[in-house]
Amino acid sequence: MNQSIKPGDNPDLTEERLSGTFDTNSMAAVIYGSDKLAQRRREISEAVSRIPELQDSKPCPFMTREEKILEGSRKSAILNRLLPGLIDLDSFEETVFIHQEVIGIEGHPLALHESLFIPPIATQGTDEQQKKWLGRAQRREIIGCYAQTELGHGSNLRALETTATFDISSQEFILNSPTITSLKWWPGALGKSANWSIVIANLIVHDKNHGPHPFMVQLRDEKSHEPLPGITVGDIGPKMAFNGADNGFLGFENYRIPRENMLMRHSKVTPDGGYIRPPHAKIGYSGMVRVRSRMAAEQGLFLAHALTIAVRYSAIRRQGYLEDRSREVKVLDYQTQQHRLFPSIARAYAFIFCGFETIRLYDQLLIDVQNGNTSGMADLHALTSGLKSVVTHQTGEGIEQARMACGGHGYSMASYISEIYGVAIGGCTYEGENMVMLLQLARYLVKSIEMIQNGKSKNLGPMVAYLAANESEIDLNLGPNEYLKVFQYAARSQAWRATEKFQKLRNSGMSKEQAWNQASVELTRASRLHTRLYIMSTFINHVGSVVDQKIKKVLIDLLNVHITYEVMDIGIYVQGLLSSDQMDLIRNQLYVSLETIRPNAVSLVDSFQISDMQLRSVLGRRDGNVYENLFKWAKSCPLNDKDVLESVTKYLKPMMDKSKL
Ligand SMILES: CCCCCCCC/C=C\CCCCCCCCCCC/C=C/C(=O)SCCNC(=O)CCNC(=O)[C@H](O)C(C)(C)COP(=O)(O)OP(=O)(O)OC[C@H]1O[C@@H](n2cnc3c(N)ncnc32)[C@H](O)[C@@H]1OP(=O)(O)O
Ligand SMILES: Cc1cc2nc3c(=O)[nH]c(=O)nc-3n(C[C@H](O)[C@H](O)[C@H](O)COP(=O)(O)OP(=O)(O)OC[C@H]3O[C@@H](n4cnc5c(N)ncnc54)[C@H](O)[C@@H]3O)c2cc1C
Repeated sequence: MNQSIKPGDNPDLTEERLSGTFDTNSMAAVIYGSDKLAQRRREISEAVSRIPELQDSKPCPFMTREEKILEGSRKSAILNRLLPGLIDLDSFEETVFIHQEVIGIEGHPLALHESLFIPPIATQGTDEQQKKWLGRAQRREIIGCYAQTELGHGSNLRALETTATFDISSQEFILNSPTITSLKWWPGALGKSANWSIVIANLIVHDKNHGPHPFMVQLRDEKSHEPLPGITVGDIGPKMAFNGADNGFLGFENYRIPRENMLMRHSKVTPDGGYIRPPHAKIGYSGMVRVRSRMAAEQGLFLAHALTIAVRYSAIRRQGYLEDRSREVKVLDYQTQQHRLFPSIARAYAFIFCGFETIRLYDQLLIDVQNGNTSGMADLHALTSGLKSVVTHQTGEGIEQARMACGGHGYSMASYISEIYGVAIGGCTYEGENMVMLLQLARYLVKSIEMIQNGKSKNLGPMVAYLAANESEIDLNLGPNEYLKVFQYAARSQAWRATEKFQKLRNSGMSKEQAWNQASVELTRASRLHTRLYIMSTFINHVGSVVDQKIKKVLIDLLNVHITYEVMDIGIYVQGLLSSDQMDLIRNQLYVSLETIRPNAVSLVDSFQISDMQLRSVLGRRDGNVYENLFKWAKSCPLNDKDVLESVTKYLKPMMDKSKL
């Protein structure tokens, strides 16, 4: 049964919920990977709803940027006091969840503290360094951020300019920002809130540059919060979204930190100026891989937010007629609306399933690396590079479709979809700009094909083994695995096409870099198809592992939406494989699958179990009582505090009066 049904709800939504064929709590357990986590999310939402001081002081769209930062800080401080009684402090998921519930998605002063500041200390700091800083950070006696990107360079880490020069005589590193372009730029919470930072700077010992390394750097006085001498720091100004966060700039002028402040679990600088290399050249990049490994789940949830709003609203919005001219139809009954929304529901589920998988893979890699085995790093880097790029892009597309699916009201901030969009598409840029990351995956694909060309196919990892296969005929009556083969065909032919283009250009005498650049559009296409194949196969495997038969049935229906939509979407890449009759068959299967999933649409989004507080959307309210609340929301807009504004008395009225003369 749908657990969201309550008396007083909009009857159209109740009707939808009654038509659902499965238990939404059971589905939530599948979405969040365990009944325990799903249950904890509900309990935390419930507990938060009973604490008046944690409620929004007013709707976020009515707040200025300063008010958002103040509100985020106020709630962070209260949460810090209340957290021990509300969540399991060792659970990262519960910590992220409660902050999002209470503060929302627009960012807050501690957003990066948990995800980008503490993890590098925990994974790249020595035991002594962890003893010194980890407890303080966890107790929030200090607030941290992660300062890597510079005004002049973000994607190309080799060109970072900030230096940390070892001074043997004082046993200190001297930090400098030698140029305007070397100012750190963008780090979240740096602008006004953080007093410590992980700073990525070029390590220079005996005039030799060993490249970017992480340093633990105090930025502000712990008593006065004033910037320390030698530090220039401030906020970079308003952004497209995330305006509850104070992204900042940072410059150093001969700023000294002790030798012990370089994070030295992997690379080391000895007191006499010796440099000990890390076990893998890119181990310092592992904090980024960690964040990327979580992005599929985070983005899937952003998409889930937008879809919860759009699907619920589409069930109460009546517009136009089908057969019955006596009553307008729910817009959710239009095939175009279903085609706009249902494939995105399937993607949101698929992204979350993939996200749990990459989080698990990262956790395993972390254990391996701590035991000295770095062999899995390249695979996970390639996978998460592609996944963050495809998922963020498709999430952005899905959220924008959800907005348009809400018509005019979707454009109002009362829907909150534009804010979700702004926040989510930040992910196309942060943690590695999407094109740049697709090209990282492409390197891996090209190398894999070169292995096949060199007769070493058996050395290929399981994720790229399909590149060596030779599929030329498909029987489409067999279900998901046949669709997977279609996708493998598309990904494989594009990967070979792109590689051969690159090789041909090389063979024509072009430099490696130029040939790569001229093949790069084809290479990024190969990366996208490879990643979409991974998403599809993870979705199929995940559904296959579900035990509850009612849940499995609806997930198979959702999977059918996914596989038929995805194959139609890549039609151009499978022209050599599928006949036009087969394409027509798939198209029809897609339309049938939209109808099949229709009665469960509301229950599928209800299963994300995103509370009204977290959703912050008038259109997406659980009870579906949208119109009266839209009117209330508009009346509460600060512009309506007075009937006659100064803009009128000062300018418009005199203008009109003058025109009358
Ligand atoms: C349990 C689930 C619940 C989760 C959900 C919770 C629910 C709550 C939901 C929502 C929560 C909401 C929370 C949202 C919060 C959002 C907060 C937003 C915060 C945003 C924070 C942003 C931070 C940042 O952006 S930090 C800065 C990031 N910067 C970058 O990413 C820079 C990108 N550039 C690079 O990484 C590198 O420059 C590069 C990789 C592109 C190139 O590096 P380079 O050294 O030049 O290397 P290259 O020559 O290209 O390659 C050489 C070889 O090295 C290999 N390689 C590269 N990197 C790695 C690596 N990391 N690991 C392994 N190997 C690597 C590369 O492949 C080459 O190999 P080859 O063999 O030679 O080909
Ligand atoms: C919301 C948000 C939060 C952020 N938070 C942080 C933070 O906490 N800490 C931090 O350190 N940074 C942070 N950043 C910065 C972020 O990591 C960088 O903006 C990102 O890595 C992209 O780098 P860039 O801005 O230099 O883009 P650029 O590299 O300048 O990209 C511009 C264009 O050039 C293209 N391009 C660049 N290189 C190549 C290439 N080799 N081949 C092909 N095309 C290329 C890109 O595809 C893009 O189209 C944040 C950014 C945002 C938007």
